[in-house]
Amino acid sequence: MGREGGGASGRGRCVAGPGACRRRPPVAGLGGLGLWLQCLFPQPGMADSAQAQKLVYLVTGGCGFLGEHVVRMLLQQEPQLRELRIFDLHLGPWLEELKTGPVQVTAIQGDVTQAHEVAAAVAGAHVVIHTAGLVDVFGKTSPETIHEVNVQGTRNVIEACVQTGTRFLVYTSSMEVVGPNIKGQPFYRGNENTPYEAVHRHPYPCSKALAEQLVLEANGRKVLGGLPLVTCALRPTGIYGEGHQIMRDFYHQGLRLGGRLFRAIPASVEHGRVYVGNVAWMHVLVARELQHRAALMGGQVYFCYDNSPYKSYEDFNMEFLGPCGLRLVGTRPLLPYWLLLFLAALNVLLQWLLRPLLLYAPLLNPYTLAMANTTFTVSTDKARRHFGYEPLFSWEESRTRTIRWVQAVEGSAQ
Ligand SMILES: NC(=O)c1ccc[n+]([C@@H]2O[C@H](COP(=O)([O-])OP(=O)(O)OC[C@H]3O[C@@H](n4cnc5c(N)ncnc54)[C@H](O)[C@@H]3O)[C@@H](O)[C@H]2O)c1
Ligand SMILES: C[C@@H](CO)CCC[C@@H](C)[C@H]1CC[C@H]2[C@@H]3[C@H](O)C=C4C[C@@H](O)CC[C@]4(C)[C@H]3CC[C@]12C
Repeated sequence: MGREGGGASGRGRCVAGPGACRRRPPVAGLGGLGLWLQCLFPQPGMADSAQAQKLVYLVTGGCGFLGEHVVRMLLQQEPQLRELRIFDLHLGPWLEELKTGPVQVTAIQGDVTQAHEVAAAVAGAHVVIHTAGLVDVFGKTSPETIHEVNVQGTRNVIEACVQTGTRFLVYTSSMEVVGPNIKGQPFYRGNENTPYEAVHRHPYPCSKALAEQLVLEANGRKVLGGLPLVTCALRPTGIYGEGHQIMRDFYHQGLRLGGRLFRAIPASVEHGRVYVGNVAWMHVLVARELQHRAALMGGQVYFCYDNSPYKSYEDFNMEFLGPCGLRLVGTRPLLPYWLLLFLAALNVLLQWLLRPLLLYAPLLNPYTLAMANTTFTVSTDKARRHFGYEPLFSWEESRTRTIRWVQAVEGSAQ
């Protein structure tokens, strides 16, 4: 993991800014003369438009928090797209509105743990973006189910690519495959090569690490037809933005507490965060460039982050919740760490005792407390060097969009 594949390929393709690869509008207002002129003097985009709209993409987990942003970003930013398949256990009603556009949108209700369902969805796709997963650090799901969905589900996606001849696979991994580790060692502005003792015990990071390994090991396997599979993995830090359930939970908790949240984590602990739009953009870019830079990018991992400021988890959330009327009380944690740890352990006990009656899954448990209390931030230019990644949304824009969304959540809650 974290190995580099040599220098940049220098193929001179459009990799950089978002505007560079937007769909081009048709030449308007010239009628038949316009068409004739276009044939004689093709527009810069016309050479590609002969081959445009030829690719079939599949997004697993396309109705999740990140998946929806990936789906919308592909429709906006991928001119080569002919068909977009969205595979998810639960399909969202918003998919209907996408079906009226120029790209064929195919919604597939399915389960990644069912190999035959995955194979049917993958057959004929050129690129698979595998974001489906069970994200659970609160004990809502059993470790076995997390493993089944995240590890076996990923194995099924890989085998489906091999059996049906799909050559490009992008996997949404997580910063958690590296850390924070169980020893609470800080990872400060680290990159893909920074040495760190990645030791996992919790089922979620264990499953993500195993799945990532499967994806990277699959790079180079021969798919149906004899060509090699090209894979890579993106490791987002903590994602925020429109649709972020945990942000919604914090917001509602603050409202219940009379517009206040109480500081539990020292402000000095830095936690890496990335805007969902930029994570989606990186997926689109990596999927596109993987097809042209297989030798450089195949089998690689990339941390996925942007220019969001390095702050503690709570201070960062206040960037959005503050303008929505919440206040973070205290400049230091109001409860000592040992007491928080005690409460976290108590929550585990309560979860276990109440399990036969109800699902008790609070935000605070020993694992989330350890995560929130350990500095884990990344700083790397590997994605820029390998495939020209620059964040599409500035921090100001990401912040404004997220605040607007929280305000809309507030509006709909009233
Ligand atoms: N949220 C974060 O901060 C974060 C950070 C790093 C990585 N990730 C990774 O990004 C991916 C997406 O996470 P998210 O936050 O959008 O989660 P999410 O729960 O919102 O989305 C996951 C999607 O996968 C689908 N899914 C779950 N089990 C499935 C199954 N058996 N078959 C088919 N679909 C299934 C869900 O229905 C959901 O739509 C995950 O792989 C996660 O590990 C998330
Ligand atoms: C002690 C509480 C007092 O306010 C704060 C608890 C905060 C935790 C609920 C969150 C702190 C760090 C978060 C995780 C992190 O951002 C990265 C993640 C990786 C990703 O793959 C899935 C989500 C998550 C595990 C994320 C979950 C919530 C936190 C543990």
